[in-house]
Amino acid sequence: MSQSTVRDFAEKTGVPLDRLLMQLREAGLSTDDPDAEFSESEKTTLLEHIRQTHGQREEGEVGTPSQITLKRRSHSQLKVPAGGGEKRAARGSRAATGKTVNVEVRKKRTYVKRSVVEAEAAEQDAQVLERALLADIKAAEAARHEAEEKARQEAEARAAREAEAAEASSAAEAPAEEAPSAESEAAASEEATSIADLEAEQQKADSEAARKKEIEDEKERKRLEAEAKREREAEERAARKAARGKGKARKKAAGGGRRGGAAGVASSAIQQEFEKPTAPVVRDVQVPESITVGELAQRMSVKAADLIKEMMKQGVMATINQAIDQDTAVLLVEELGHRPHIVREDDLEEEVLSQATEPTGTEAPRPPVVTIMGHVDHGKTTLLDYIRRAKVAAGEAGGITQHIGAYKVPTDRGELTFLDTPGHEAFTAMRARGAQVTDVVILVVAADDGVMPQTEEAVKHARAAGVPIVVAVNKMDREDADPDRVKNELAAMEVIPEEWGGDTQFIDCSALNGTGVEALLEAVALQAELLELKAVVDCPGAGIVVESSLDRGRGPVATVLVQNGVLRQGDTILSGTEFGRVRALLDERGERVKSAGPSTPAVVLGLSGLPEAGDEVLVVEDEKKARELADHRREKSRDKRLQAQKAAKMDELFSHIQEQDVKTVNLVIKGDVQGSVEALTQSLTNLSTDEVRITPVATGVGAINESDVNLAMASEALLIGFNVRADAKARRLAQDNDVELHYYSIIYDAIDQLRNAISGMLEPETQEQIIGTAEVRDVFRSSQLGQIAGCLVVDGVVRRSNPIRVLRDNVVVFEGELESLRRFKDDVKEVQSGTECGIGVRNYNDVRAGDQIECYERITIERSL
Ligand SMILES: Nc1nc2c(ncn2[C@@H]2O[C@H](COP(=O)(O)OP(=O)(O)OP(=O)(O)O)[C@@H](O)[C@H]2O)c(=O)[nH]1
Repeated sequence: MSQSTVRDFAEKTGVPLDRLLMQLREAGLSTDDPDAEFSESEKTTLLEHIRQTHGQREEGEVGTPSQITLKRRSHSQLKVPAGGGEKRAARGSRAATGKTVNVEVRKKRTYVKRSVVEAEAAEQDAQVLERALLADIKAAEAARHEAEEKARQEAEARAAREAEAAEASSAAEAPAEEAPSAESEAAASEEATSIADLEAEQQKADSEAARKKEIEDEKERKRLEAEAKREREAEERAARKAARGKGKARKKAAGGGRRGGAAGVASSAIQQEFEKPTAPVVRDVQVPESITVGELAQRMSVKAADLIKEMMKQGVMATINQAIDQDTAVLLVEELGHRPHIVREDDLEEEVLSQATEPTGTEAPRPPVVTIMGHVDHGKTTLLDYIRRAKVAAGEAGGITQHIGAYKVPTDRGELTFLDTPGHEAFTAMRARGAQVTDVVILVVAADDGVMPQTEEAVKHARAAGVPIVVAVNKMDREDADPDRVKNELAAMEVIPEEWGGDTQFIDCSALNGTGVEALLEAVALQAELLELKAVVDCPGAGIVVESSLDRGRGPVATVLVQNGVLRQGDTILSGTEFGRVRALLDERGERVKSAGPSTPAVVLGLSGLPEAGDEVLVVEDEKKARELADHRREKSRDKRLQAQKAAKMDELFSHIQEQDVKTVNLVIKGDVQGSVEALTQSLTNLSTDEVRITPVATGVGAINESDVNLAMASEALLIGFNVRADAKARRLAQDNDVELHYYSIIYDAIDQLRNAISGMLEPETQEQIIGTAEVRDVFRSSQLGQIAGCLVVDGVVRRSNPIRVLRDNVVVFEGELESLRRFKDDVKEVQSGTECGIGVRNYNDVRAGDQIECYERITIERSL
């Protein structure tokens, strides 16, 4: 614009006046006065200059870095705990150190050149100027163009006026028309100015926004940096704290501290602690009759290992799968602070047995059951045989009776039932099973032998069972029979004869020829009368198994002594672990009978297996119940057997530890009937001593078979057959393997022989025996023999070959042997009592007068039981 000055232009565009002046100077327009007119041509020159310089600078700037960016990396290591909690701290140093984290910090700084900044500002200003100048120039051009157009139009109009030679009136219009043109020019100029102003304002706003944005960016960068720094510091603090915590944790772990000191974020986040209950948990524990250690531990919610430890404390060694009995289990449950509840598995048993334990109904007198006892060879078997022969088998074809373990004998005073197993072994074996069947004991004492050890034992057993005794003074036919001696000796044991004011009947008899046997039976019957024995007759039959055996043709056969009620053919019976329907009932003559009442022995056919002597026999209502109960009992007995076996093994273990050289004799015992097998087993087991243990590894009824021989070989057992023999195969096997077969038909033979065998196993004893003593009278020295003691043998004999001891005031001062033994000048082998001699003691030169020299010998004595 022609009228505008440099200052005006600077103000309009917002470019600093200095910069505008400098630009003008650079463009070669030496204008120092800002108020001078800023002409159109000057604007064009300046625009061209700006355009030129702008392009030049861009080209010149290539390759020259306008800014420098610096990147810095720093590495450091940060130690953090692997995780919180005492466990880790306590686990050891490795776990307690946690892990090391490598930290890389990256810093990036960008530095911009000051000249560049200034150049940028100039550039911006130049751009602003460029745009403003362009606008100005354009506006000026437009105005000029318009003015030229108007001038041309005026000239045309003037020429037309002149040409038409019209009146001067039209000439007056020309200045009127000039005014509007001048006005429009001014308007156009004004319009151009406003656009440039707007553009300049826009530029200004843009640069302002850019600057603001820069400031904002800077602020943001600083904020981020500050934040990063804060984080870094926090991490470092945490690491330092963790390091301190670890130290503490280590200390605590070493001192049994409960909590680890692993502090920090991780630790606090993963703190899962078991909270110890404030009061112990008391559990109700169901304890069945047999339970394994593992199962019991589970029921108490304790570790099996802890329970086993507790058991060891109580002195019980057990494995996790071992079954323990109810009492032990209850004890352990209580010991561990819980409440045991005994589980009764015998409800069925009780239900079925209640009628047997307390039979109710009409009572009737019953015959007594008699057992014959006495010392070995005093005539028990002979007496039983005689009675059976005379009383039972008399009149039978061939006089043969069946051996069924018991028989009934008629007397003038009523019937007597004899148990056909002599000796107190069977009696006690039965009693051990809780079966008290005997009402009267006949104690057989040989008149020529008197009271013997087993006579005494029999008295004790009878007393313990509360059973009255009738004494049979046997072998009265013998010349040396001395019944008074028997009376005396028994009286000493408080078995007082009636004639001496006591209550025991003594009957003199001879089992061999039968003298007095009738009187004996009478006496027994009388004794029984006093007992007023009664039995319930109208209840289900119940009794006791006297013996059992397996019959090839008939299967399991059991002799049952009925105690209450009546046992009938067709009854369903339960006996121990066996059950069955009574297929047939036989009496002692082998004859079939329909029923058997109280105190009557009967052979029962039809049982599922072999019951044991002493087992109860019970008639039950239905077979299903019988089978159920039998199964249940079988299971229980197996459990108990397992327990017993394991206990035995444990015992062995302990005894081996305690007494290294304990010897064990294993036995395999087979017998004809259950009663004798039991009696023999018990008698032989009783021979066990502290040094020798006798263990029956297997017992059974029937012939010795191959498996018995194999078992005997495997367990290095003695194979014993009582009234049975080995079958052909077993014999061959035994022969091939050099297995000895021991057959017996008399229990006491077996006992004696085993006792002798055991005696052979005992270590022989060494004893010392003093054979002579010499008194030292004087001591002198010989150049050849050294010190010689002049002695007098005061007792026994002194032998040169025997060891000696030197005693001073009855105290042994030396133990050794003789160097020399002399009488006068001669060497002798021995010197008898009352003789003087010279004794040289080997390796001892301090024998003094008054000492005693004792000569002794060592003897080995075989031991016996
Ligand atoms: N003289 C005579 N001998 C008898 C009498 N009773 C038994 N004996 C004999 O004594 C021996 C032993 O008789 P047993 O009946 O076997 O004696 P035990 O008491 O049964 O013997 P164990 O069965 O070994 O317990 C036999 O030789 C019998 O013959 C008797 O009254 N008089």
